[in-house]
Amino acid sequence: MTEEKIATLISLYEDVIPKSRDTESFLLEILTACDGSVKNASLMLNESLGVARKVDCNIGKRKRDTGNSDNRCYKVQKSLNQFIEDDAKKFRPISSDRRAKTSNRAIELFSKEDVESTIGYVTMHEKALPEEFANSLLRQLMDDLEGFAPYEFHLFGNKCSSNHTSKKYSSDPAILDGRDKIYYNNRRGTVYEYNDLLKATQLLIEDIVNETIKKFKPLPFQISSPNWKGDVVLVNKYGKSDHLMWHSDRLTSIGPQPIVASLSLGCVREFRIRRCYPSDSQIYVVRPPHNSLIIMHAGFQEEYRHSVHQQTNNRATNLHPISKDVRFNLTYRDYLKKYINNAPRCPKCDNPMDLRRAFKDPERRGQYIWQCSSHYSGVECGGVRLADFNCNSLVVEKNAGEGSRWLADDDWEAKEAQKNGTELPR
Ligand SMILES: O=C(O)CCC(=O)C(=O)O
Ligand SMILES: [Fe+2]
Repeated sequence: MTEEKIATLISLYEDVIPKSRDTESFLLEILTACDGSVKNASLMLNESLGVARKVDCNIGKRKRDTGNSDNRCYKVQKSLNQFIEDDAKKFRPISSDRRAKTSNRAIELFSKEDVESTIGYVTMHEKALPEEFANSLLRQLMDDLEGFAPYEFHLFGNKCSSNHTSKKYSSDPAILDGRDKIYYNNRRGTVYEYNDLLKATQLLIEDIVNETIKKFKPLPFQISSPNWKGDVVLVNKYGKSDHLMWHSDRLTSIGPQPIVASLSLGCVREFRIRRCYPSDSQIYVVRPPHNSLIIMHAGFQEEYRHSVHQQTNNRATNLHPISKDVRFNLTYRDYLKKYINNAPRCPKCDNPMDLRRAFKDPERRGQYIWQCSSHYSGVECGGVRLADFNCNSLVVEKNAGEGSRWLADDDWEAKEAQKNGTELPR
């Protein structure tokens, strides 16, 4: 049945999703995120790819949208606020529930104010670095050809690789010499040492982040100012046909409610954001300009997913004077010793475990869990443990309470569903 559903999606999107060994696992992930509904998976793909394909309710039969509209054109709704100069007259979100879907199209957010008032747990900082400094960093990255590699992982037993390349740098001696092992999807890549420019960038980014987080009330598990460090950076390099699938950053080594600072350099690409739930949540588009910083604050990885959208046109106007059609993104994360060194191993198969927060079922939403990472290598053992961040072992010991949980302030659905259940910690 699943194979048939995937075949339906493949045939429906064969001209927009290039067929590769990753296509099936990519579609399987989308299908799983949509609880097996081909119709919802297709709606999600339409939104992501900017097309309007219709799937027949009878699996296997497919029907293309044959209206007059161009099937492949981008369907991005522009935020009305871009046309309104007077701040007082700009539209404010009507509902405090940011989950509410207001358009079937992806909605583009143009200004810092639009981004920050529409998306939770995000701030945007334009001209983040001194201009010449940012340009030098971009030039240096363009010249750095060593060590950028596609990122490989296993999804449901299939080997997949992203089509963009990336390279990890750090200034932490223990990470560099391998005493502190940082994993991403059960895999440790080479970590390169920060050069002078990257070291200086670390300090500038740390200042912006620590100054910004001072202004917000910290969430229960987050790092507070001035302690956030940017001593590990993942540099992502996107050529014109590269993209990055929907995901939330793994919490395993950066802990719950992490702060991730994401610096864009070079060509402007679409950064897309949507709530993790429901599966057809509203998609928003942000186009971070060269030298802008998006801070994904505590709570963002738990509540939202993000992606770098596939670019289908390459207008000359979008080329950057230094990097042409190439975009770099530097994502700074604070890898925490507590999680690097104490993350539990699977009680069933002894593999490392991955930290996640349950969100699908409103009755269980908020609970942090450790899940065996063996499925990335194609073997599923199903090992799970409840997380407890107050315990050295980071897991709930036998009969020792409920573990660590967190719900978003505006998550009325889960609050209602859990009214008669366990008390959440403050
Ligand atoms: O390139 C971007 O803007 C996002 C990169 C990202 O999401 C990641 O490295 O996890
Ligand atoms: Fe990410």
